[in-house]
Amino acid sequence: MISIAPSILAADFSKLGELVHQVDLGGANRIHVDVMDGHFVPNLSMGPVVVKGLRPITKLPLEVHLMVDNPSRFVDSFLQAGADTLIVHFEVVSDPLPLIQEIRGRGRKVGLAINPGTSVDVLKDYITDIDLALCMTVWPGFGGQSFLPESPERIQKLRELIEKLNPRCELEVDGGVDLQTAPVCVRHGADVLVAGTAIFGSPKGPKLATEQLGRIRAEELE
Ligand SMILES: O=C(CO)[C@H](O)[C@H](O)COP(=O)(O)O
Ligand SMILES: [Fe+2]
Repeated sequence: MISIAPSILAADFSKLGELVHQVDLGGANRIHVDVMDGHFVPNLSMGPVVVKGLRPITKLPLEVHLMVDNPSRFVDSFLQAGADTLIVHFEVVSDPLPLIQEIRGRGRKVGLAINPGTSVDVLKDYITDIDLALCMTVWPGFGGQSFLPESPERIQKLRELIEKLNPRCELEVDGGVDLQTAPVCVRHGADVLVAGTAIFGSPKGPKLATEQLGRIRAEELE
C-alpha cells in the first residue's frame, strides 16, 4: 500500500487549513511538515506552532521532518503540539538510539532520514528500531528542486535492506516527486511519496493533484 504525504512547505500559508482539507479530500494519507533551522539547511521554515494549529483541524497523521542540527531539543515541543511521527536526520545524531527510544517511548513513530550524500548502508543498524526510513531525493533545504538522478538506485538499495531486516519499516522518498518521478520511486521500492510543489503548486489544485498521484500509485501496483 502506497501513501501520499503532501508537504505543506509549498502551500500558501494564508489558506493552510483549507488546503489541508483539500488534500484530505484528494486522498492524502498524512501531512508532511518540513522544519528547517537555518543551520543544518540554509533555510528557515516552521516550528511547533504550525503543528499545534493543524492538529485540531485534521484527522490526518502529522509527520514532522526535522532538518535541524539538534533534534533532541525539539522532540518534546513537537510531540506536545500533536505530531504523530518525528523524522530525524542521521547526519546530525552520533547515536540515534536514545532519541528513537524516547520518541517511541512516548507512543509516537520515528523515522531516520538520509541526505543524498549519505550511504544507505548507515541505516542498517537502525532499521529494526524505526518505523520509517526517509531517502532524500534532493538536497534538503528548499522545495521545488529536481529529483536527483542517483535516487532510484538508492531507493532500491534501501528497499533491499528493509526487506531483509524489517519489512514493516516504511520507505519514504522526499524531494522532486511528481507525476513523472513518482512511478520511478514506486517501481524501485518506495511506499510513501512526499510531494510539495507537485501538489500545492499544481494549476489543477491540491485535491486533483493528490488524486492524480494516488492514481499513479495504483497503476504502478497493477
Ligand atoms: O524536505 C523537503 C525539502 O528539504 C521537502 O519535503 C521537499 O522538498 C518537498 O518539496 P518538493 O515536492 O517541492 O520537492
Ligand atoms: Fe521533507
